[in-house]
Amino acid sequence: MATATLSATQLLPLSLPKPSQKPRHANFPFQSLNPSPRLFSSNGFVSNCSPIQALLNSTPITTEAGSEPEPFTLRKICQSHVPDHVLCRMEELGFVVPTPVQRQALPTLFSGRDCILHAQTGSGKTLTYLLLVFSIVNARRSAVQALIVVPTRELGMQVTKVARMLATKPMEDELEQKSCTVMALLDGGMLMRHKSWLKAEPPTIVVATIGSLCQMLEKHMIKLEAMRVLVIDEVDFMFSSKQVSSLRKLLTSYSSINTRQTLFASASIPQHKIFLDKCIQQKWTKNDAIHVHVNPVEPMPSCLHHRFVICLKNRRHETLLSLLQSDAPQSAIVFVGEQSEKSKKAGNAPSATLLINFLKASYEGYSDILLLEEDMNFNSRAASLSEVRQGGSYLLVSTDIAARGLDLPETTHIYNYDLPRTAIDYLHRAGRTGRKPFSDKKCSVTSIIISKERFVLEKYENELMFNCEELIV
Ligand SMILES: Nc1ncnc2c1ncn2[C@@H]1O[C@H](COP(=O)(O)OP(=O)(O)OP(=O)(O)O)[C@@H](O)[C@H]1O
Repeated sequence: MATATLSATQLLPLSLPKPSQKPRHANFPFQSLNPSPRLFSSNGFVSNCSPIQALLNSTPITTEAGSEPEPFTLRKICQSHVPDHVLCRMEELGFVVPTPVQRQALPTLFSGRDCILHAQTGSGKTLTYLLLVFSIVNARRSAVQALIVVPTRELGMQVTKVARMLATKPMEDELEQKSCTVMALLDGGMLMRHKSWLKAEPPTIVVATIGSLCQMLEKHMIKLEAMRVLVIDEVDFMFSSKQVSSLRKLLTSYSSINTRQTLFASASIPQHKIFLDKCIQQKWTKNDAIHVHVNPVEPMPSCLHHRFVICLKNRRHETLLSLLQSDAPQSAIVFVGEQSEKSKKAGNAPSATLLINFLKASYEGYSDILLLEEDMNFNSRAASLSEVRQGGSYLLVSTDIAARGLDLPETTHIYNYDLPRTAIDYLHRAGRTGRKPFSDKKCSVTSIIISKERFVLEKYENELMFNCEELIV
């Protein structure tokens, strides 16, 4: 079966640089010995000029002979596909220069091909698929035409917010023709209200978690026949979750629609060639589906500085405290492992709660330290996130629920209080920082480990091709 992979190296003339291999060394007190940061763009240029300038300078669009080349902008890529009012909103929101993934994927997506979008965390995949969605849907049709499936309520709220911001029209245009409506159909929501909405006037775009979506499909409140585009975000996570059978069912039902376009997105797609073949074989995508893989030799953003500290098992709290006191981060996330069923049954407090209590008692760097974990109810989870988004400075203690897709661009420091279970989990946790596409500001990811975990971290380093620097506390 013929499958295609489109990678940065095929698209652009220069080969990609290998990720910089930093020397391993001990360093105290927590300072980086890195040389001044340089920008590695996906086309292999190493630049010292401003990141946005570098992108505007590189590969301009050629115009008629003799005239000045025009800068390469998102508007240029999208203008004959995406409605002008969406492009204006996009620019008002500050999205002017395309990120490498937007630049590479959008022309292919606008040609109607199905796609597996595989690019680093924080690289702008959300805007990429939303621009595709806006290029396809028609606000005048009274039907759900686009479906975006996400793994968590939190990610769903975030995607809905960006979609609504892009859809908003100026008042005078709104009177002439209504804008696209976006429904968040997410676990923990009020399904009765959604039902009434769907009956009265179907939204153009639905952002859904799979559980809530299946309920609406079963009740025939949403019909796949009118659907023009389906996006599955964090696709590898969705396929490894408990809801995989519902997801397969959705994909199989959707495969019978003729006018469909399908997009799968993630920063990690293990065995992507096999996955692409499977998608074609199962008819989840059309035969000419393409794998757009941006920067395949560097799975994580180059602005991340990875560090680790070895400590005794019973000294994790104090080690984290020393790190926080030394780094004094403005905005940070501390990841803790989920509490085991055994520990829950034994009536133990979750380690996240114990850690928060410790930090509140001994660290004065933040007025409030926030918690986000699966066992909290949806309202408390929303309250934590909204506080984090409002405050200029935050310390969020979270389980892996915050590890996928969540966009808190001000986060500069990640701490793995517990080592993530897999290299892929490491990649997504680390990817909650370094989320400003055109900034080369260094952000750090620090893992607190006990000595026998060192080989696990080394395994992650090999798998994800990065170097971790040891800090001595
Ligand atoms: N063209 C652009 N110009 C400036 N900022 C951008 C652009 N595209 C996206 N961004 C910003 O980059 C950040 C990361 O984007 P996004 O959340 O889409 O990343 P992602 O690739 O989906 O990451 P993840 O794999 O972690 O979900 C967001 O804050 C977004 O607003």
